Amino acid sequence: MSTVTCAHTSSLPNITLPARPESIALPPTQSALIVVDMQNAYATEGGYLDLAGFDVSATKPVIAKIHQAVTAARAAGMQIIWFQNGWDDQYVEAGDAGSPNFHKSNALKTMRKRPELQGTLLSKGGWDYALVDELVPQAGDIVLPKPRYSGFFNTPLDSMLRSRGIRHLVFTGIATNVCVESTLRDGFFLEYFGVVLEDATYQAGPAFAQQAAIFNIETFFGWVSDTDTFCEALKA
Ligand SMILES: NC(=O)N/C=C\C(=O)O
Repeated sequence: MSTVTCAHTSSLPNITLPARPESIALPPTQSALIVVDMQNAYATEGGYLDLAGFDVSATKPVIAKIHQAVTAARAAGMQIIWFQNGWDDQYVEAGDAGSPNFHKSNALKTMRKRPELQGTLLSKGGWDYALVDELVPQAGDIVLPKPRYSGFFNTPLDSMLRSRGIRHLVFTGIATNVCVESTLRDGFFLEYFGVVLEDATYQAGPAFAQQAAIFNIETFFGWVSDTDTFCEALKA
């Protein structure tokens, strides 16, 4: 089976990651592992998604897979980037009624429906905004706040990646069908090669949302692999 290799990285020390629809070359020094929004909001009962009516009861194995992927990527010298989704405690960054985000964000909608929650969901500095206890950034990692679903929008992500020569993005985190897919798609348009580790992601919504996101990524925007395969490939 063929392997996709970026023409500009073919001379670098490389690993080949078995993936769908085909294997893809990943030079560790030109790759980043991105952990999308592993905050209490998205992965812990009592957080935003749970309060808004989404099922987060199956996120513990996903947290364990992310921990495994981060440990292996760090050992291989890959840059680790942690996204944190949210806004200032006055929600100025969230946008007012002139922003679609004001109308579509289920966090903002939940707080309008339940005013006693106002100021708690996805608010910088709060428990909901914090990363889950099991996942702790280390020195050398990048922690990147983002105000919208895509990590490329109104953040320095693109320049941080470019200045480090990074062209390959390995995605983990929640939610596959929202912030993971949004960022991977934007990366595709900016000429980044995006791979998602399927079992280190989880959807917001029914299981078909995960299947559809994975189908889209595999078919149109990137590649799909899993955590054990990624770790094995890095060891090799
Ligand atoms: N991190 C995400 O994928 N977020 C999804 C929904 C939201 O933030 O409202």
